[in-house]
Amino acid sequence: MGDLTIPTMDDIDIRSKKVLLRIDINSPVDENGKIIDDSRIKAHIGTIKELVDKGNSVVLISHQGRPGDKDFISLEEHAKLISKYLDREVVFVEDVIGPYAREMIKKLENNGILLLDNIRLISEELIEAPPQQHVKTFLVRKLAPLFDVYVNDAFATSHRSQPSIVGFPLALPSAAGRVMEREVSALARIFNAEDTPKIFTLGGGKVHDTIRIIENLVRKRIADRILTGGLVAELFSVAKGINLNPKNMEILEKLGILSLIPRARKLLLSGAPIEIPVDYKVEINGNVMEEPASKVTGVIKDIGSTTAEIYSSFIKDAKVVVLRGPMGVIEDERFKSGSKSVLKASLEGQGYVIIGGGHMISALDKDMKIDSSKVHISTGGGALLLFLSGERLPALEALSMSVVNSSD
Ligand SMILES: Nc1ncnc2c1ncn2[C@@H]1O[C@H](COP(=O)(O)OP(=O)(O)OP(=O)(O)O)[C@@H](O)[C@H]1O
Ligand SMILES: O=C(O)[C@H](O)COP(=O)(O)O
Repeated sequence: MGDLTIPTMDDIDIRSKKVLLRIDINSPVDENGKIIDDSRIKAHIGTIKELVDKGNSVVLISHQGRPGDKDFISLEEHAKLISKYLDREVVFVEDVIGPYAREMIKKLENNGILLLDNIRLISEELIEAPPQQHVKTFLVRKLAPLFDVYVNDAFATSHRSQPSIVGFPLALPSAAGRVMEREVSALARIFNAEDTPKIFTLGGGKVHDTIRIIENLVRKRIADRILTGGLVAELFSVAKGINLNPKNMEILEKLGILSLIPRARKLLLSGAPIEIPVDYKVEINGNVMEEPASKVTGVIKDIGSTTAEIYSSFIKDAKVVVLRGPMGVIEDERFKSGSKSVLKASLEGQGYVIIGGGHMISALDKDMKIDSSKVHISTGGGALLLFLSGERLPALEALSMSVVNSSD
């Protein structure tokens, strides 16, 4: 896989084997725990199908949420959806490493598929530690001896150094699955020095994460231009000395964003290529208005139309465009236009486009024409950003340590 030296499913003897397949089907759920977006589930169907078609028996593992969170639920509904999209039986096992799960794995015949329950039911899975430590966990020691091969297809979890991600590659012949392979090779492209200018369009609400990414992008001179939207834009506007009025300042303060002002100022003063909106779409007493950034009186909900036009013209000239985090509060149709404009400009431009994060992807209209040869829609959120900012992903490091073809 390029110069990353990660074994793929083509580099490993993977016929008629018992395969442990790590996927990321961590999905958004509603207040009743029902899955509301199954795109991560659909993404893995190709890898599962390929493994089953090659006569392997496949045991799937994934996490869903984190203990204590509302979305920390069992994988029963996920099993039904995988079965529906594969059009074959997927047996859900209400256990992870106990005697019942191990018995089911031992009994599994060729072409059979099991989905074990939420891997984060095992507390070890929440611990971040190096592969050498995780290979000694109960989780890895109980499961690894039951398998011939480990395949990691969970790109969206590749920024976590957890046992199911980094432990197994040291215990079993291992390879990246097709989703992982596709993500890494597409994303590795943007580090190609020849592909300039590179434009990062960064919005949304995870401002603490995003400023860290921006610091990396600037320090490593990866981004030629950073177009800000969402709460990220508000932070940089305030850092530049623009008065966004007390209502918006109060929101930023409540979210702990104002504490980031010194870091944002340092970036701006260093000459970082960070663009901020010249106008905003705001809400005033339930009405939508456009206001210049220097004279905002309402609550900021989206970038304004002049900003969308300027951003779009930059985007159209780019060789690589990365979009992550919406330009506005896209849950409300009235504040979707900024995100739609930058998406449209990206898809119409000549450059290679990478779109990540659940919200930006959900802003894609069905009628927007997507040329798959130049558009990559990533399954990753945090993992995507970390990869793009040049940080090493523990999953890839661990896979590169595994012994290719040691099953021969
Ligand atoms: N101006 C704004 N004020 C308040 N919230 C905003 C604003 N602009 C965007 N948001 C909110 O940001 C949220 C999305 O941000 P987030 O950083 O989670 O993006 P994402 O692409 O979904 O990332 P991931 O998939 O990694 O979670 C949305 O709920 C949206 O309403
Ligand atoms: O959604 C994600 O980013 C991955 O599934 C990882 O989940 P986590 O942030 O709970 O570790």
